[in-house]
Amino acid sequence: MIGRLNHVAIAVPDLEAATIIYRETLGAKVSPPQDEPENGVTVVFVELDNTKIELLHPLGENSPIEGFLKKNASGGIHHVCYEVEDIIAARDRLKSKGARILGDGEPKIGAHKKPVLFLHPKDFSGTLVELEQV
Ligand SMILES: C[C@H](C(=O)O)C(=O)SCCNC(=O)CCNC(=O)[C@H](O)C(C)(C)COP(=O)(O)OP(=O)(O)OC[C@H]1O[C@@H](n2cnc3c(N)ncnc32)[C@H](O)[C@@H]1OP(=O)(O)O
Ligand SMILES: [Co+2]
Repeated sequence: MIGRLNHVAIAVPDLEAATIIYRETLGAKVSPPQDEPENGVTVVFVELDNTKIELLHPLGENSPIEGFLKKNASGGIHHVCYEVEDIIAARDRLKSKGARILGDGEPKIGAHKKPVLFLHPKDFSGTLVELEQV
């Protein structure tokens, strides 16, 4: 069911510092920061040949990455995003297998303007999983 790895997201306490590490130290192509108020994050995209890295920083009240950064003060890998062809079919299959869909269970529009859903990390080997319909 899952297809390509769309991105790996890293929560960072200092977006500017993380941007410099990826642009200057690692020599990657890095975007300007983009605010995603609907998702409670500011995102910097790192473009790699075969996938993307997203550097995430909390935006606004009750950001979903606030708690994670409290527990991981230097930052850390926050989630992986897999592509699916049909997000509703994927959701219904996962629900029927007992996986917990986060939020209200309805897809939201993600940073790439495509529908996304998140799956509970406790149901996926301790890793928060995002699905994106491509
Ligand atoms: C825009 C963009 C895009 O790509 O389009 C995005 O991705 S936006 C990305 C940001 N959006 C999201 O993350 C939306 C979905 N996330 C959520 O609904 C929530 O963050 C959540 C339910 C995963 C976690 O909620 P919370 O912060 O209140 O955490 P809790 O403290 O209750 O966590 C419950 C247990 O899950 C663990 N836990 C929490 N977050 C993570 C994580 N990222 N990876 C692995 N484990 C995690 C905690 O350590 C804890 O384990 P223990 O009990 O053992 O200590
Ligand atoms: Co993401």
